[in-house]
Amino acid sequence: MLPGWRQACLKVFHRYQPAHHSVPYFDHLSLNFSTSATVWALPQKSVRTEDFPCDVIRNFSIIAHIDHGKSTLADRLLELTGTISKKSTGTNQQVLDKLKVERERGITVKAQTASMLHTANGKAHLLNLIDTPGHVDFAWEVSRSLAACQGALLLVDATQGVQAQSISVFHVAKERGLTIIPVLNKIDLPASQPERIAAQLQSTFGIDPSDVLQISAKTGKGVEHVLHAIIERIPPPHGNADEPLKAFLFDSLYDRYRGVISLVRIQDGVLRKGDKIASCHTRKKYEVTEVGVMYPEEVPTASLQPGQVGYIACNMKESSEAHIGDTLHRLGVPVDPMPGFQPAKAMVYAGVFPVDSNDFIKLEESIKRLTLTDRSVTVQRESSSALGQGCRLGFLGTLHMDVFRQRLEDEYDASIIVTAPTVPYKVVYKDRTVLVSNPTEFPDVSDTASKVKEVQEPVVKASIIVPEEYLGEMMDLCFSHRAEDLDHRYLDAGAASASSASTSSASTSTASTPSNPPNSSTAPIPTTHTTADATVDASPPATANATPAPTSSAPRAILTCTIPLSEIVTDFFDQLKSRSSGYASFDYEDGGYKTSDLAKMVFLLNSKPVDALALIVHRSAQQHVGRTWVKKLHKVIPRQLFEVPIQAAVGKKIIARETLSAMRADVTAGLYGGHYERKMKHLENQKASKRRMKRVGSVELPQEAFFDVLSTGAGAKGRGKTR
Ligand SMILES: Nc1nc2c(ncn2[C@@H]2O[C@H](COP(=O)(O)OP(=O)(O)OP(=O)(O)O)[C@@H](O)[C@H]2O)c(=O)[nH]1
Repeated sequence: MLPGWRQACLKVFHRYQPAHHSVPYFDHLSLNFSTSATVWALPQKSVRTEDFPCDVIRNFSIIAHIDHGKSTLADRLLELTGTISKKSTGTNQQVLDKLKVERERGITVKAQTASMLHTANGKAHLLNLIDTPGHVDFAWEVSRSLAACQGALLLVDATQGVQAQSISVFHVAKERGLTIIPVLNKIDLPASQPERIAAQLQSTFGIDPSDVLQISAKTGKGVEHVLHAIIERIPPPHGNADEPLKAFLFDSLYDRYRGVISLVRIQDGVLRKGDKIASCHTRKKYEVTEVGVMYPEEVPTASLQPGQVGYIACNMKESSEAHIGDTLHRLGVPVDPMPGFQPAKAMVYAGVFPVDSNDFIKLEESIKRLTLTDRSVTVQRESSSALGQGCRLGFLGTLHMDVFRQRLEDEYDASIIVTAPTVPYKVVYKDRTVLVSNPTEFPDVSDTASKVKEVQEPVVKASIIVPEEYLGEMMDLCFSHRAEDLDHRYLDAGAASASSASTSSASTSTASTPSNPPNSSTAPIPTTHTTADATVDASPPATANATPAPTSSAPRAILTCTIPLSEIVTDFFDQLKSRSSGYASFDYEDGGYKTSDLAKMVFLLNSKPVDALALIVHRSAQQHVGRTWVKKLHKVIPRQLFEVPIQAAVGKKIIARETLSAMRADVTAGLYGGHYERKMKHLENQKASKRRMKRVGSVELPQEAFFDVLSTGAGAKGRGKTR
């Protein structure tokens, strides 16, 4: 048995060992052991937060379209400030992309906080950086992160220019009143056109080109100017150490030893280990067991001071206790809560079931733990006669859903079946409106007894940025997905004059476009190869170096429309990518609800409905969906000893049918020679027995068949690409 102090030291070693990447933390650590006493020195990598009043603190985020280089820039900033050593990122792995899923897919899915120390103008500064995800599904992460900041680096790839998410994140940061520092990245690439893209920033956002920094996050060129601009341009936070404690909780993590770790921004007051605090939201009381900063891993500090961003551990056990947007205060000294966040709104729902139904409790526990680090997922219990007990989860999009699935498998070793994604529909009855996110609960609208007045489906306001030559294709794509209010205009000033299209009402409209854009932007804008939507695939997105050279000198257009959400959780992304040769970028925001002609489709195996396979479809697509699914089922269901009809039904009407022929046992095999009548008798007996089996038998659809049918896209409408 090791003495207590040795165990403590080992625990410290363990904690400072990076879990998912190769940052050589021991470069920074020196643990001094003494055998004569239970002392061990704190790691040299420590921060005296008391030395950093508000005026030397800068809190900022890096925001950008997907793959424009946020995490790479974060690496360079961490290196430049000596927070990590250069060799940590030798393999060009993004240090803040800590999750396996992020590393495998090359995308950020979770905002990460990191503190840095940097001396400028003779003063040591504490810089708190939050690296945010770029994909539209994680927009909630971005807006939450921005609440802890006073400034944002708006990073734009100098080869690709402004993309759909560049516009949306710009507006989110602007609405929050943040100082925006525009930065053009990837200027090392031969295809980069910094002057042209700077002009585009001016025409799109009204940004003065002289404010635009030009860097290569990969080579480090110009990154020191970014550090300088952070200190010079971003205002320090406000806060008063003498005021009552107000700590804003903006994110949480889970640690298996310490439970919930909350990320907080201190507005006023000072927070120390041992302090007794309470939550404005839950009114629960806690004792703070640890405070610290992310440097970039957790480094305990003596206190957290006003304006600082850091973490606290206080024995919170449940995810519901760490309410995102909560205000923590000193026990007995209540304060007015700070404005919180709009809760994340689930856009896509799916059932998650364990492959082995005995594993449900374990699965539910894993989901609870995982939702602590991904607070945008909603969870409800669900049970299915085919798949047993499971959970119905709400996600922000299909990529989000797929990432969550992968994290459950990677981090919790879960073996699961995920049902087809569905969006939340509104069923309007005479006296009430019900939100339905599970197809099994959707009523038979054609049945007058159901008393349904109408059904509404969620729609989104979508914007697609695409080179002009693909505009027709994109319009076609939108129309084929029931888009309405289609509109377009040119992103680039020169082309805009040629376009008579009116500006759209979509949020991404460039309201800030100056009335007199520069002539330089009339020049053709290089086309782009965005991977925004490619990331919905499991394959890693193309690296910048793999970005194809521009093939067209056509200007780019922004196409806006209203489109049913259910249409973009199907094959929309795939088609967008293939029909624009990968050059389109896509963004959307909530557009409310619209009345729609929808129906519930059920699948019958041997005339019995299988609840886990039910879908809600638009009537115009019901034939196509029915046929595709029935064919898919026909492929994966093992043959039975009797013939099995596989049917798709809407209401009482059968839309599509396939027949799974019976497995034929050769009952005459043992009859050598034999009499003809004897053979016939055997065959007759077999037929009768099959008839009996068909009558009494029910088809057992093995879990693997579910797995197959739900995990093979086949481009069928009615399901999302989850794998
Ligand atoms: N040539 C070149 N490549 C770069 C530069 N910056 C980033 N990249 C590459 O661009 C790709 C995407 O970079 P990331 O840093 O992961 O981009 P990101 O914006 O964090 O991506 P998401 O978090 O998924 O939105 C990686 O392959 C980087 O190596 C640069 O300045 N020059």
